[in-house]
Amino acid sequence: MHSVSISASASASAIASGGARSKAAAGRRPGEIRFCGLRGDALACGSLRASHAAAATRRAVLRAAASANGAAGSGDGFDYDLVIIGAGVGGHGAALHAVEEGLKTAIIEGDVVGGTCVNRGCVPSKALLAVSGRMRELHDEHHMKSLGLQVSSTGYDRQAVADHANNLASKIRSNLTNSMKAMGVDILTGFGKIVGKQKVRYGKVGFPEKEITAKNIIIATGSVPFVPKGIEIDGKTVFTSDHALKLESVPDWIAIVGSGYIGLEFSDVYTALGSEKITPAKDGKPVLIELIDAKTKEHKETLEVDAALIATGRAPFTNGLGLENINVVTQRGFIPVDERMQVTDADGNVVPNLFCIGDANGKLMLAHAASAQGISVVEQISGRDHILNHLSIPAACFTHPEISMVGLTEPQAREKADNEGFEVSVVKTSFKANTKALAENEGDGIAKMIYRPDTGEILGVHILGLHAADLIHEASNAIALGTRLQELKLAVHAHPTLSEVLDELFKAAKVNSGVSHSVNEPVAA
Ligand SMILES: Cc1cc2nc3c(=O)[nH]c(=O)nc-3n(C[C@H](O)[C@H](O)[C@H](O)COP(=O)(O)OP(=O)(O)OC[C@H]3O[C@@H](n4cnc5c(N)ncnc54)[C@H](O)[C@@H]3O)c2cc1C
Ligand SMILES: NC(=O)c1ccc[n+]([C@@H]2O[C@H](COP(=O)([O-])OP(=O)(O)OC[C@H]3O[C@@H](n4cnc5c(N)ncnc54)[C@H](O)[C@@H]3O)[C@@H](O)[C@H]2O)c1
Repeated sequence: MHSVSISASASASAIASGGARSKAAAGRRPGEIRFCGLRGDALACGSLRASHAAAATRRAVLRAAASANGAAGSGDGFDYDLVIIGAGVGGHGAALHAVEEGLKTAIIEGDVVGGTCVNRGCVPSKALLAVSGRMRELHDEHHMKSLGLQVSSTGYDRQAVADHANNLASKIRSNLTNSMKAMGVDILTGFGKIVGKQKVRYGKVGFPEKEITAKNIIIATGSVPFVPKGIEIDGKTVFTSDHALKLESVPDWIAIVGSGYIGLEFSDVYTALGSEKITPAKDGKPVLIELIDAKTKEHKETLEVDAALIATGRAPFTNGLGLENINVVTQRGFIPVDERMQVTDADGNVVPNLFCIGDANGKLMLAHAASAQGISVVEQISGRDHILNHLSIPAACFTHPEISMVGLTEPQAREKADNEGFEVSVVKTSFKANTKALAENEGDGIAKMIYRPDTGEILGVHILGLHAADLIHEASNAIALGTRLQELKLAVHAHPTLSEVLDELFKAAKVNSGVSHSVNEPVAA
């Protein structure tokens, strides 16, 4: 099976048009508190004795109780300490941390809790990729034979695969909702709008709007698919990831326009489920794609396919937020923020008590980045200054094999080194040298680390191979915490594990002798 996606960076732009237009108290001991919280995508529930509860958790429980009793106000004359507009992963992460910090918190959601990631993004796409990974493996006769396995036939039930993705999204959505309810976050329904300083109005169409005041406001309104001009989306033959995740069909011939994260991940899904590599067809396929040179605008080729997935990026969802009421002007729709996620106005000044996190600020359109930015904001409004180091945030593409990265690429590191006057070194290793990968018959993989030999600072790590998305965290945590290679070299990794791929990199690095083992200043963003 093959997959090709069309990329503007490969000097082509595409125009597509569709032809077929188409809590139980039971068993609780006296003084025991039951709690639920979301960590990652999973709802973690447990219990603790009040007398032993950590201070932060105790504050959260008290906040929940106060909220349940209808206690009003933030204590500063505002209705809330914090109001968050948008209950995606960014808003959710901020809300949970805020209640942990004892802040009276409300979250306003205009559609469904969970936003893009849970309902139309990370969660359903990873469910589909879990299926495509298994299909790919079962189809790989050579791989199976080398493990001594025989597979006589494989197949899949499209609707059952689609149900798996949909059911997972529903489950995670209710986990998110329940975790916020359990922690005492007020979930308000309707479209939110800023009507003045520290003032938000929200409501559903056809119902009277309500106005609330908040000491601090976080905008976390996310993004929607970006569709280039000239492309007509019908949701059946020309569609975006919003439609594709429902897996209503698996077209024989599909063109994926855009070879970013979504293009690559959907190539993986579709090819594993039987779609082909696009080639020009002349049998009256319903979708026409014109390949146009991005620079010269010269027409190169026309493709005819059954369907086209438009995966050409995402646009911020910031219309109708009332930003004009507070002198904020968006930049290509993104809300301008400083390094603390504080919104800046048209004159470049910080708007007090107003923050924007996640896809809507465009800094890094990843779920965990949105959540981390939200937590960083809550740290600040709780009185602890905090700047998130975006270079320590890992990213992963969940293809087979996976791709992951953190920090700088080699060209970026070399440019920085030239500007700042330091040396850069690079080490690489192969999964072929890793026992666990070989036991899995998955030796096709590489890892690369870019670092400073003078200080032992990691500048970037890039991994392509089995479980690369999980492996990257040792490097991202080292960057976040400022751990240097001279310390990491001495860390012990269990054998045989894939984590030894990282161990190889750390041990292969040559840090100048004389550099202390205890250098541990955090790396600047
Ligand atoms: C197909 C796909 C796969 C992805 N896979 C991954 C992945 O594997 N890993 C990863 O890290 N990222 C992934 N992403 C990106 C990730 O989904 C986003 O980065 C993340 O959802 C951004 O979170 P957010 O909270 O900023 O916004 P969103 O998740 O978009 O949430 C914003 C919420 O705000 C609500 N809202 C908007 N305006 C208003 C308003 N005025 N009033 C009230 N509510 C409002 C919306 O209804 C929505 O619920 C994927 C994205 C897509 C499309
Ligand atoms: N695993 C993950 O973390 C994951 C998965 C999916 C999405 N996401 C997030 O969602 C966002 C959106 O994903 P995406 O893949 O749509 O965007 P993207 O920005 O990653 O890639 C879009 C690609 O489309 C190309 N393109 C744009 N216009 C084009 C045109 N007219 N013709 C041909 N190519 C064109 C661009 O050059 C680019 O390569 C990403 O920024 C990413 O942060 C993350």
